[in-house]
Amino acid sequence: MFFTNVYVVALLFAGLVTLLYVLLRGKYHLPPGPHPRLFVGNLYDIKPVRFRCFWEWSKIYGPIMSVWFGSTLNVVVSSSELAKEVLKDKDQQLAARNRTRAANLFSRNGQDLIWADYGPHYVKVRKVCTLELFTPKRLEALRPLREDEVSAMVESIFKDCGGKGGESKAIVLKKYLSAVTFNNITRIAFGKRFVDGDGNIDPQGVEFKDIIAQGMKLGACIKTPEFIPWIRWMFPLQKEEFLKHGMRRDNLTKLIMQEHTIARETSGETKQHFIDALLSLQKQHDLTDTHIIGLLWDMITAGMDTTAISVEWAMSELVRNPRVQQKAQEELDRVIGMENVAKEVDFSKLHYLQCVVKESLRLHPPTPLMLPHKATEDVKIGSYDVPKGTVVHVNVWAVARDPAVWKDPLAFRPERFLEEDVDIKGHDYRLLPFGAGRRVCPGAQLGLNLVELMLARLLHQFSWLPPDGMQAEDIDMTERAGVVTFMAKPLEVVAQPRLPAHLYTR
Ligand code: HEM
Repeated sequence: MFFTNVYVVALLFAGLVTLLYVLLRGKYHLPPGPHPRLFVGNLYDIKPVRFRCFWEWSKIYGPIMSVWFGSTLNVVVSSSELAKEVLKDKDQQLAARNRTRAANLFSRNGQDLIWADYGPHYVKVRKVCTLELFTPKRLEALRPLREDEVSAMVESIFKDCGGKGGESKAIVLKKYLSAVTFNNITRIAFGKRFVDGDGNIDPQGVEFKDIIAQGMKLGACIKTPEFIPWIRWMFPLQKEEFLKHGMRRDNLTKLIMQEHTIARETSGETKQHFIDALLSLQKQHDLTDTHIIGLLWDMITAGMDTTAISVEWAMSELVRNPRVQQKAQEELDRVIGMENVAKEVDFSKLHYLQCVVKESLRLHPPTPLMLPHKATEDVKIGSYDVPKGTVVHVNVWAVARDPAVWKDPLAFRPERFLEEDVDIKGHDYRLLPFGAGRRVCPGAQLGLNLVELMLARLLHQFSWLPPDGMQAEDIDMTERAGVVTFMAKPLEVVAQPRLPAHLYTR
């Protein structure tokens, strides 16, 4: 009897979904796309590495496509003109977010920045980010901290690779990149270094890392039901788990907030870390504790893996392209010399290195589909209708490989940026690793500084080779599926120190 009822209900909904497709297709002139199946739309035709799959499909259906995630219409654009339309001309109508149930719980219905819909709350917290957190003055004040962390990374690679004239053991670079970005972001945002000089993590740090890991586990459990709302009742979220997780996050953050408040009151000095800035500006900007906690954790979510991944992909390209590696090193040797280490103040003279960063972010943007936007009203993109509620993706990975706008697009050739100066922070719609428009990454400059500094120090202080017995061209450049694109197989490399040994201590 139960199964008969379920069967009837399922059939009824199948009918409704079919009706929805038919009605939408009838009422609107939707972009073309693969034929949707009953219930699931195109969900099971999408390959795990989505941006590659959408790129393949764009060759069949064109630069604007409809893709049905269950009963949710998604529109994917893959050309620079259409990217401009989404992120500039129609930016305001397309600046909302599509929150899954998990994102809703994590962000307390969008009370942070990443998951906030476009509206008064978003405008308020975005203003705090622009005017208070990511200002050139604050970034400059936090510079010594970034340089210190990158020195710690170099020291630990030097020790592990066998030192100068050592045996040249291969190392897994991701381990060092994850550590440096974790320490950097926790220090910048929370004013905390949870790890001591020997790499031992304190109890607060253990709790912090556990909260991140648990958050990732909870976030990963969402699958098909997110896209087919009417089957969600069969897949309830473990709400208690989310609540417990939220509470742990709040408790730890409030404790750290308290520590900062006491230190500020005792010393009378406000530090430059984001947490101090937010606490001292809390009243002025009408921020609740929930807003502050949301903002601080957004920095971890958005700022940690993105920077580590950017450097890992860049280093893979540099090992595969010894000519580029050598040219970057020649520039570093000329500008910095062999008796100094690179600092951020040297950036303006490291033109080729800046091109290497751009070229790597062109071919390997860490978020190839950015973060999806959502239409808050009916809007036209190209000659097609995009109904209110549609989720819109810009395939920045595909745009950056489009032969219509890039010469020899698949080649790793940083020189292209010496020949033509292309903006990377959202003003040139051919190159959009940070997005563009209202929702452009607020941490773009900080991210660039971190990536450039890590690359400058890694390249100046070491030569990088594939492990013994492996050819450079055999490095596996496959991407792992996910919103943020890690290398499927973490890069293993041999690091050979190039400078005098005393330059490798923190
Ligand atoms: C190489 C490093 C980075 C890359 C490639 C990157 C890229 C992006 C992209 C593509 C978006 C989405 C834009 C959109 O929705 O249209 C974004 C959003 C965001 N990023 Fe970054 N990011 C990086 C580093 C950082 C850092 C270091 C921070 C802060 C510490 C940060 C904080 C944020 C925040 C808070 C958002 C949400 C903005 C919003 O929804 O309005 N990012 N980032």
